[in-house]
Amino acid sequence: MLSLDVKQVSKKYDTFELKEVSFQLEKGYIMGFIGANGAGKTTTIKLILNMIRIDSGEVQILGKNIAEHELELKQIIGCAFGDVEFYSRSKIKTLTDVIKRFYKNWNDDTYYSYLRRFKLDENKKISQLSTGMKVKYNLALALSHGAKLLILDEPTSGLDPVARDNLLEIFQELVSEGEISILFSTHITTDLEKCADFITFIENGRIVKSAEKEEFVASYRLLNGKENQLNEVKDKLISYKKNSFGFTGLIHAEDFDPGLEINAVIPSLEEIMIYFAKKEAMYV
Ligand SMILES: Nc1ncnc2c1ncn2[C@@H]1O[C@H](COP(=O)(O)OP(=O)(O)OP(=O)(O)O)[C@@H](O)[C@H]1O
Repeated sequence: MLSLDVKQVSKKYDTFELKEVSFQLEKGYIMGFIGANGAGKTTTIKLILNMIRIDSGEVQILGKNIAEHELELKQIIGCAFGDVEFYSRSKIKTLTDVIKRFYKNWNDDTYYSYLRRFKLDENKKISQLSTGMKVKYNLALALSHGAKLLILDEPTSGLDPVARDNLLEIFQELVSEGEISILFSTHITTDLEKCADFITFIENGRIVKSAEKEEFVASYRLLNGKENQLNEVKDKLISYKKNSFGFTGLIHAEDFDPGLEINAVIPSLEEIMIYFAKKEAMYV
């Protein structure tokens, strides 16, 4: 069953357009949402959550249209925005008492078990929480109201490597029973290499590709060639860099002729992002 189905969603701002964005997330999986600064990740997330109005297209969550069933669906969605400072002078306890009233399926036992697990003291003020603790607090809230879809905007940014790893383990554990799905945006591609099942890559408001992680990277090749070989592939490269040995460049796997004697490897997510960004710079 699909947890999230984004269907041809478009949104136009004065200087930016999100164009016919489509991707699907199966129940029980983690999807990483990647793209350069300003590519449209946060805008897409806000459209999914019905925080801004869609110009055309549709978002379905567990088979229901978010615009038509917002109140009902918000009961089963948990979200966290990495950089939002909310009610920072309140204590955790005070804030939770307000928030929990919105949720029909709120479970105090679950809540306190997550507070213990995440080592969160409910008498602490929000302003006293570290970035990682804030993300964990948001997760504790979401899980205590029975969220089935977690939508997280850069939840790992600002965390040290240990805290990130700890959070990624929690994500994997959450989806392991097949009931919860997670969509999270990030710039930290190594996080996705560790824990994402699917990758959706957005560039300039358009989805470049959305696929299972291994399939995603395997659809590209990173070429390492000599200077005189560049002309053999130049037209088909997404972008390339020259170096003292020759060149390195990214190409769609289907565009690469293995008969050419150019060294070709499957790139990392980071290399894919870098070469796509370089394409922008080369052709602007
Ligand atoms: N309310 C708005 N009105 C006009 N333009 C907007 C509005 N909100 C966002 N934009 C523009 O839409 C573009 C995409 O922004 P968005 O925040 O979705 O990118 P992002 O991929 O999340 O970037 P980042 O990684 O930097 O957070 C940007 O050019 C931004 O300036």
